Amino acid sequence: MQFNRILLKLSGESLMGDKQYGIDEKRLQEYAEQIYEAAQTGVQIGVVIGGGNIFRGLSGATKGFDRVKGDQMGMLATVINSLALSSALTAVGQENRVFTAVRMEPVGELYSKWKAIESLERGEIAILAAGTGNPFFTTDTASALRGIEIEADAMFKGTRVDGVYTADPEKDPTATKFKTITFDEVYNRGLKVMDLTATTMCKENNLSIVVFDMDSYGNLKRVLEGEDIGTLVHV
Ligand SMILES: Nc1ncnc2c1ncn2[C@@H]1O[C@H](COP(=O)(O)OP(=O)(O)O)[C@@H](O)[C@H]1O
Ligand SMILES: O=c1ccn([C@@H]2O[C@H](COP(=O)(O)OP(=O)(O)O)[C@@H](O)[C@H]2O)c(=O)[nH]1
Repeated sequence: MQFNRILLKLSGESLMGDKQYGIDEKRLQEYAEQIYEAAQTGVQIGVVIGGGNIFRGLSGATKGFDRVKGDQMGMLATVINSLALSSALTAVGQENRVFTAVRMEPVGELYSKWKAIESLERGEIAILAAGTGNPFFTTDTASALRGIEIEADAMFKGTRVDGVYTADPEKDPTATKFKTITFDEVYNRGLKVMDLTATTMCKENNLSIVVFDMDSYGNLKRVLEGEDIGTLVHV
């Protein structure tokens, strides 16, 4: 598969590295370098980053936070991570721009499909912050939505597992990895690698997903070069 434009989803939780909370500078730097190296090959990259290293609406709700306010806090957490990534990309010499799903200039420009595509075509990394702008969604769903909008060839889900397994590999050591799997099989087997809203959006709009381990340095470029290291989820 040839990739000209991708939507890269980075997990907020992975950004913690070995820390218990917040941003690990080393991990952030590694992400920025990997994105820079991948962009050097000419591929256009839109990035959605999660916020789980700072705040998740659902876990806030279990502690008594109003769910909508908690989700808004989660979306702001993705903005914090996006600004951190923007700063790290600039430091390695990679042009980039932050777009936000809700208006908050001068922190970032209000997102629109056309402005984001214009930015990508200029060779910038377009960082798409604040999720979908709506509560009750996740950044996986935001990635599916933005990936479809910017007409990406695929969504790259960079995570801490190296693909889709027959069961959660963090809980079941006998689980085995798929090289490829269809969306229907993901449903039928009840696999929880992404939430169902995100999976359904990708399926209905024919956006394939590559699930791969982003925390091993160089993997982003390897996947782009066609190395078979993750799992391809397709229609
Ligand atoms: N069948 C499966 N294959 C791979 N990972 C799975 C599966 N079921 C559950 N998981 C879990 O899904 C998670 C995917 O990571 P990620 O989306 O980055 O997590 P989060 O968005 O919750 O931070 C991992 O924690 C992994 O253990
Ligand atoms: O469109 C969105 C995207 C995210 N969020 C909130 O932002 C938090 C952080 O995102 P996520 O949990 O997806 O981050 P990750 O798991 O990748 O760290 C979520 O828990 C939600 O509370 C939201 O309300 N709407």
